[in-house]
Parts: sequence; structure tokens; C-alpha cells
Amino acid sequence: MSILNKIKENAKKNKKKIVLPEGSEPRTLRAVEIVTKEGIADLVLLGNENEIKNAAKGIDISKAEIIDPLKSDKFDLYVNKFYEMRKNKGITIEDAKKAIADTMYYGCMMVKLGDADGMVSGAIHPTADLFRPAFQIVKTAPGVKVVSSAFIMEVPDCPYGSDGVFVFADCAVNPLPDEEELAAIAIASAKTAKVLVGIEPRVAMLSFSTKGSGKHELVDKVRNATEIAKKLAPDILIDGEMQLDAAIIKEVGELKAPGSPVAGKANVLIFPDLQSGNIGYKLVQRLAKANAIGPVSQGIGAPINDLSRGCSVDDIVNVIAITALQAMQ
Ligand SMILES: CC(C)(COP(=O)(O)OP(=O)(O)OC[C@H]1O[C@@H](n2cnc3c(N)ncnc32)[C@H](O)[C@@H]1OP(=O)(O)O)[C@@H](O)C(=O)NCCC(=O)NCCS
Ligand SMILES: CC(=O)OP(=O)(O)O
Repeated sequence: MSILNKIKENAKKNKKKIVLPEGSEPRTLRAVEIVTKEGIADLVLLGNENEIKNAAKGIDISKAEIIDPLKSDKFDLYVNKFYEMRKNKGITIEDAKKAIADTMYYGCMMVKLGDADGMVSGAIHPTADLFRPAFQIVKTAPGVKVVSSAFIMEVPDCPYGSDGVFVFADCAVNPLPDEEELAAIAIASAKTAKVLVGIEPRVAMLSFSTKGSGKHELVDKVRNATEIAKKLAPDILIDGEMQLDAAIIKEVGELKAPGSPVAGKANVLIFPDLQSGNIGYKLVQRLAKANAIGPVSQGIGAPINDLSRGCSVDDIVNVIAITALQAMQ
């Protein structure tokens, strides 16, 4: 059974309520039909009811709940909660009303207050529009330094990684992680590989250099991050710095990083910054025709996940299933 089918089957065992703030977005509505028909999750669509119903003509969304934040009897409660959370940042009650009228903020507040188990958005909003309210309302999970994101990559006809399955991070959130943040991203991604994907993580800290072959402060940063991650999580197989070929191809790994427990067999690839991470996953997705599942949020206080604006209907179904599964953990 494919990873996705496993995730969907597990999600069905204990149906969770997932809120979708982009309530009238056409791909989202088609995903709603599939998710509710297959029984993967219960869904809430946010937005103006007429707009949602018009956009859904010919699509069966009858099993989903629709909430218009502006007409909701929870509106004032959410406004007051948000005001209390952010008043020390200088916001007024009017600012709080404006925020909660935005479906992204309303959805995050539903999750925060237990009115939904998770949230998925981002088919028409850029990533920052989702993560800002998520950071402000849900915040990071206890003990987590930084929220990051990972893609589960299924590369067809690929002998590398775990039979073509990889976790790539960070591809969506942190533009320029420092050494500690990079280490935290590596540890969080190993957990995603183990818990969500069910593979034993072998984490490569990627660079343009392998074990000192290149000299630059950017290389030093990846090497230092590797040491920090190893100290923080001695039970995880992490190594670096290394180039992508040394990380995934046995012969190159043996040549460039002899004795490494990870080189040549890495299945978790940690990119040094968001430029390389975001470009890297899209290259593999588009040129190698990989299934890119995500971005899956890591280290956030509740299951809130983004989509790429280039997502397909199936991508949305997949991220909803993952979010439901995260809500069970
Ligand atoms: C995610 C992002 C919006 C955060 O932006 P930011 O400018 O740091 O946000 P703000 O300064 O408004 O911070 C908002 C809050 O989030 C917190 N925060 C920011 N980044 C965080 C992170 N990675 N983890 C946890 N908290 C974070 C801040 O500490 C702040 O908290 P506070 O307001 O309670 O003090 C920004 O990093 C970003 O745009 N990233 C790139 C997204 C992107 O374009 N991806 C490519 C396509 S997927
Ligand atoms: C993850 C990602 O790259 O998102 P978008 O394509 O929406 O920018």
C-alpha cells in the first residue's frame, strides 16, 4: 500500500474535523467532495454561504459544514480571545475584529479553541498569509525552537532514499535558518519521517561541499548545525555537511564521505536555506514527476498545514489526510 493510502486509511479510523478557510476555492471544493465521500475527515468550509454554494455548482459538498465568520455566534468570543492574546503587541479591539473576519485567522482560532482539530489552506494564499495567524494564535509546540515544514517526496522509479521516498525540509517557512534553527529543522524532519511516513530516518545536512571539500562560511554553518543536531538527538542518524550526490548515491557517498552512517543512503534531506529547499522540491516534483506531499508543518502547536498555490485537487485531499493524522498524535 502506498504511503498516501496508508495515511488515508489511518485517518478514516478516527475521523477528525478539519477547517478549510478558502471555502469557495474550486480545487478545494472538489477535494471536499472526495474527502467527505471517502470518509477521510469531517470538513468545515469558511466563507460566505452563497459564494461557496455558487462556486460548488455541480460538486457535492452536502456533507461539509459551512460557517460564515461574520455571521457566526462565535465571532465575538474569538475576537475577545484574539485581543487578549495580542493586546501586549498593541492591537485594538477593532484590529482584532478585522483579523477574525479574515477566514485564516478565524480558522486558526477554531483550532486553538478546539472547535476544529486542524486546518488546511494555501491554494490561493501565499504561505506567509497562513503562517502569520498560525504563529500568532497557535504558536510553536512546547519545547520547539522553530516551526518548519517538510515535503514527503515520492519519486517514481527511483532506487534512492527509501525506495524513492524522501523527506525534504525546510521548503516553505524559514528563509534563512541559523545553525540552531537548521539543527531543529533536521530533528523535526527526522520525526516526520519516522512518525508520519513510517521510515527509519537517515538525515543528510546538504551543502555544496562534502566533509570539508569546499571552504566557505556557508559550509561552516551546515557543519556546525550538524554537530548541534547530533548533540541534541544522539539517537538519530544525522551527518553532514554533504552534497546531494554523496547523500543519496552509494558509490559517491563511499567516495566522498567514507564511513558516514548516512552518506549514500539518506532519506531525509535538509536544505541549508529556503532558496535551495523550495527550488529543490519543485525541481524534483516537476522534472522527476515526483508526488510532493505537503508542505507538512513541523513543530507547530496544532495541525495547521499549507498548500502550494500550484496544488492539484489530489494534493489538497492528501494534505487534509495528513492533517487529520497529525491531529491524532
Ligand atoms: C513565515 C513568515 C511569514 C514569518 O514572517 P515574520 O516576518 O517572521 O513574521 P512576523 O515577524 O510577523 O512574526 C509573527 C510571529 O511569528 C513568530 N514566528 C516567525 N517565524 C517563526 C517560526 N519559523 N517559528 C515559530 N514562530 C515564528 C514570530 O516570533 C512572531 O511572534 P509574535 O508576533 O507572537 O512575537 C516568514 O518567515 C515568511 O514569509 N517565510 C517565507 C514563506 C514563503 O514565502 N515560503 C515560500 C513558499 S512556500
Ligand atoms: C510551498 C510553496 O512553494 O507554496 P507556493 O507555491 O504557494 O508559493
